Amino acid sequence: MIYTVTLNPAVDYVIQLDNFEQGTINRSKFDYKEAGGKGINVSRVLNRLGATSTALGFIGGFTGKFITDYLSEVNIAHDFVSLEEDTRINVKLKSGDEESEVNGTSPEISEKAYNHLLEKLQGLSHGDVVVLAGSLPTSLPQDTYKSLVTMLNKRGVSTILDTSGKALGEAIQAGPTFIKPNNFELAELFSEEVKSDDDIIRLAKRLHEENNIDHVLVSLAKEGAIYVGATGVYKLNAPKGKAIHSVGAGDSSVAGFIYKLQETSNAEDAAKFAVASGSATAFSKTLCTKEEAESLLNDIHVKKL
Ligand SMILES: Nc1ncnc2c1ncn2[C@@H]1O[C@H](COP(=O)(O)OP(=O)(O)O)[C@@H](O)[C@H]1O
Ligand SMILES: O=P(O)(O)OC[C@H]1O[C@](O)(COP(=O)(O)O)[C@@H](O)[C@@H]1O
Repeated sequence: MIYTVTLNPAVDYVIQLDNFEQGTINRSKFDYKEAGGKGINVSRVLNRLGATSTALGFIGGFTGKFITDYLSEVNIAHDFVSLEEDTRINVKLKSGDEESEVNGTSPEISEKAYNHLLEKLQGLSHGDVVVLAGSLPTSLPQDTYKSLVTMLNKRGVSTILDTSGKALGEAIQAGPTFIKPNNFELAELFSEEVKSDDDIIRLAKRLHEENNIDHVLVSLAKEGAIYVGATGVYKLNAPKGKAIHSVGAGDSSVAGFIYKLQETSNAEDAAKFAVASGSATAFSKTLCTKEEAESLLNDIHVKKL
């Protein structure tokens, strides 16, 4: 069974304007709200691809209800720990072709709430897959993902990690099964400038070999992705197209990779499907459908390096 864990979910409030002007009243051309946060997006894309998952994490208030109502409506199982405080709202402002984001602050996570989540995860075992994705609520320590990965690894659970900054730096020490940093997150992780494919491959190989991470997929937005794993190093182009809404593209890549790896056990196919899913989301108004992802597969070429 696949579980996604979103410790810091969000209602994404997407606003489109022709031209945002600071210091004055702007009126949106259109706006909408979506159930967001990285793990929740992974569950949503898995659902669109035809795979079942259960969404876990912390949820609270009217914003939390918006998310759980939506998940129930689209038949995604969920078992969140309830909080009193509202789940945050993240603003995604699109002005012309430019995208800016303001991600809200997290509610406080009490020790009781954290232990409640821990109990749910402690019940998992070999064969289960857990996706740990997104930022950490500020009240949780930076090594939270590290301790969760350590605990899950001991139980034989596969761990997929998509986070950034210190939380990522700590968690890679526990050797998750799969990580998907983008090139900026990779550079930050090693405090190095990443200027070329060779830089990416060198650093991704270190993660694979020194940190014992089976699959390292470095996403490169419109440049595609680079994969490093036991079967080799692959460079994948992204298909050409008009990017409409790239929020959730990275989460779609994670979902696409997990979905295809479970289906074929082939890392090259999984990396290709990850790029197809990410790009299909970037090219559409919301998260991709299976048909949209599949329609891009012929435009993605995998180069073995
Ligand atoms: N402008 C774009 N054109 C085509 N594909 C894109 C574009 N932006 C993102 N993607 C696709 O989405 C994937 C993840 O995007 P990326 O921006 O690297 O992730 P993140 O959202 O985690 O930063 C890329 O590997 C690519 O397949
Ligand atoms: O937890 P963080 O790092 O603040 O990110 C949360 C945001 O990331 C998203 O999951 C989108 O992520 P990606 O664009 O990286 O796929 C949004 O839904 C959400 O608002």
